[in-house]
Amino acid sequence: MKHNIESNPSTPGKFKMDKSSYNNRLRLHSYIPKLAFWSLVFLGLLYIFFYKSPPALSDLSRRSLRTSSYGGPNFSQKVKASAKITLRNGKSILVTGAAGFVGSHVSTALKRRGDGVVGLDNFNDYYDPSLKRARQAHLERAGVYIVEGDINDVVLLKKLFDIVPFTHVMHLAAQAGVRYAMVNPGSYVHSNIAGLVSVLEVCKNANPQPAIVWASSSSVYGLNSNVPFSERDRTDQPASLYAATKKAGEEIAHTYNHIYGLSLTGLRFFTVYGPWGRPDMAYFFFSRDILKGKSIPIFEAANHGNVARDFTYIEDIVKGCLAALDTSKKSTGTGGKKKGPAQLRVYNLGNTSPVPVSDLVSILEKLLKKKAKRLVMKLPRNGDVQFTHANISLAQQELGYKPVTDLQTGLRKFVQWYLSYYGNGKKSSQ
Ligand SMILES: O=C(O)[C@H]1O[C@H](OP(=O)(O)OP(=O)(O)OC[C@H]2O[C@@H](n3ccc(=O)[nH]c3=O)[C@H](O)[C@@H]2O)[C@H](O)[C@@H](O)[C@@H]1O
Repeated sequence: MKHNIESNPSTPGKFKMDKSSYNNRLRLHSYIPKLAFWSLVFLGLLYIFFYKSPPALSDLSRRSLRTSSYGGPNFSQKVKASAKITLRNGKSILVTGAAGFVGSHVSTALKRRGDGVVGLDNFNDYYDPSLKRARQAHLERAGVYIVEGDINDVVLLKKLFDIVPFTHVMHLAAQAGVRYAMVNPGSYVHSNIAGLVSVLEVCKNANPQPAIVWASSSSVYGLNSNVPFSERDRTDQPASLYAATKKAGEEIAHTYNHIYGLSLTGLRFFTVYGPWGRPDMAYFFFSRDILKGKSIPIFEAANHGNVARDFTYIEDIVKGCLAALDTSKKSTGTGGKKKGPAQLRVYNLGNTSPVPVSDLVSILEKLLKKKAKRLVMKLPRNGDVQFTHANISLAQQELGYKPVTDLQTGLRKFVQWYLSYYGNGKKSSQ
């Protein structure tokens, strides 16, 4: 094989200057447009790969890069105005996930009673972001500003603590939903584990350290069969990755309490529902599909056994959240160092009366005045557990928590909202 030694430098970085150099230059000129063309193709592919590809493990980290849009000349003023306390002995509270279902209700309630509230939300597209924008518009009218950014953005979190010395953090930002964990597992790790650690890192370094109340989940009980579920029961048998990340969150909370003296309260929510709810939840998309005349899959256990949930109304949950904030003690650390033991708590916030999913559908049929097309099927292996049932005596004793809304009443309020928001099925949720 003929080897052209002229085109190869004899030693790296050293070129022979001879008669072929002119030809080489000519060739180089003809290469430039080709080079430019292929570079553009390469950059185009990079763009498609990083911004347009389907969800993968790193999906939400990319989302966060795109959704952070804070700063600007009025940024600090807006944050400070939102954090203004009008109540004597009021708190200044950072609410993460403020454009979410529970976050928007809790933010409104806190602001209404005179606490200072700053929201944080990345407005991701797990479900229709226009619903999040509508909640944001409501909050803005109530005087709550939502900073647009991700909880993994530590620089942003520090900046917020520089502007406002928050006394409390209500950490509700999370990747929710049990079944979606099989579709996009990375988003659960990103928000529920990495995101929680980012929040706790910034809180531990803040001076003063805030007290933190955060959202755990009834799903941590997993395959536990003691009923009703008590905080003393085992939680080491999660049935979904979602549950596993919430359980991991509880262990991470223990660590930050132990090492840094952060005051931490985890709330295990039991299937929260109500107006302005989440479209990925069964009661919500069942309503939509009943109105559309579409069939709805109703899961049942082996031998036609019921699948049931301890559905808990949003207003009861909000009261529980506020009570958890009000009874939380101060963190004890400063400058990232623990000074003494700090409070570490976990509470069930449920309704204590599980309802089979088929009964939920019957209630919806009456309220929507339309028969559902029921498609009864075996509970798929998708992370769902057969039933949940909260023992709430600890929350009752220590938080004064007392749910008062039964499923019928709560769903009536939900359906009223749904019909006014989506206009009787004419405009519909996706
Ligand atoms: O309690 C909790 O901590 C959890 O409650 C809900 O999870 P889940 O109870 O599964 O709520 P839905 O997705 O609304 O499901 C409610 C019931 O309907 C059933 N279902 C769901 C979907 C479906 O197509 N058919 C069906 O029968 C489920 O198996 C479940 O029993 C939330 O989605 C979680 O984010 C939350 O953490």
